[in-house]
Amino acid sequence: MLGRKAVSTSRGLIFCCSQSAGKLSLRQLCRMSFRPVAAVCQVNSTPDKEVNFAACVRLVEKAKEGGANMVFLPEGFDYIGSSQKETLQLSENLTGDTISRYSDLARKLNIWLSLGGFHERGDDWEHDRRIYNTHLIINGMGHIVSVYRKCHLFDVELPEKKVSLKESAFTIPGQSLSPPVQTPIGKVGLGICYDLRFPELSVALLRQGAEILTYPSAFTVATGTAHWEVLLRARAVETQCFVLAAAQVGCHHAKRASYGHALAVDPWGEVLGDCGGTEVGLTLVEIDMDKLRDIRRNMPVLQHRREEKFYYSLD
Ligand SMILES: O=C(O)CNC(=O)[C@H](CS)NC(=O)CCC(=O)C(=O)O
Repeated sequence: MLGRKAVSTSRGLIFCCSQSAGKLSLRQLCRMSFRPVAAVCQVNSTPDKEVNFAACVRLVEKAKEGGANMVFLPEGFDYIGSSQKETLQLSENLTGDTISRYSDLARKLNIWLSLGGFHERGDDWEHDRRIYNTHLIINGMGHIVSVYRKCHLFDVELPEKKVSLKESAFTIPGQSLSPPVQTPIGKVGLGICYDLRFPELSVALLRQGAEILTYPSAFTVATGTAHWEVLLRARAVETQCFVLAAAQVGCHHAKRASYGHALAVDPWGEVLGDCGGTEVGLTLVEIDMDKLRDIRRNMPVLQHRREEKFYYSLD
């Protein structure tokens, strides 16, 4: 049953902590009970891991109450550090306390989790003090079933927008894609945040069978305002996949804020849910695979692709 704070809007079903209660129509409830449901979350992480964990647990519990089969948390769900030193200090291994607690949570609630942008200590941590930016999927039994390490690192200077981040200073780039993983809501392909800007990654995941692309993110306010929704919708339209993008929102500490607008997009490019630009919360969306199949059958762009022609003609 959906929680009391669910509000029905033109852009999906959103739970927002500050919004007033509303009612769902019988039609919405019926539709949701037959198709799998994804919960796309919006979080405001700080450097305090305990506070962040408690906030994420509340969202996952709300998602479960709302009938979700799988919950998506954003990049930096574990924490957003206030300095490079702090970011590194707080990092853990996949066998550490944070992921163990999320495994327990998934098992307890029998729910799948997408944990995007976990700060994972690298293989050579003792020597180089570097981390991966890791997206993992945990199944309803609490087992890690997929791990993807962010390939495209955000080394960007936009002086006029006051954006200056050099992710590669402390992060090791991932070297490969992870094959899309079968989940209760469909076949999920994994990306992270800045990866969203590289359509070849999404097409590669599509070729490997993805039906749902996921980009857990912590977009800057400046780049999010300009590019976030148009990029997510473009990835959905060109791959004919659902695109689910959990997001960070608001101020994390004195020096950093994120754009928000955790988004769910269908394979036609329509926005199904949008968490807005200010509140922590989640949007519940049903995943209608019949719609995906119809779109792909009627406009078979994957069969029409001619990449090989372009690459050869460049030689
Ligand atoms: O640093 C952490 O703790 C978590 N990681 C991030 O926040 C990453 C790397 S700095 N952020 C992005 O990739 C923003 C991309 C973006 O904003 C864009 O593509 O426009």
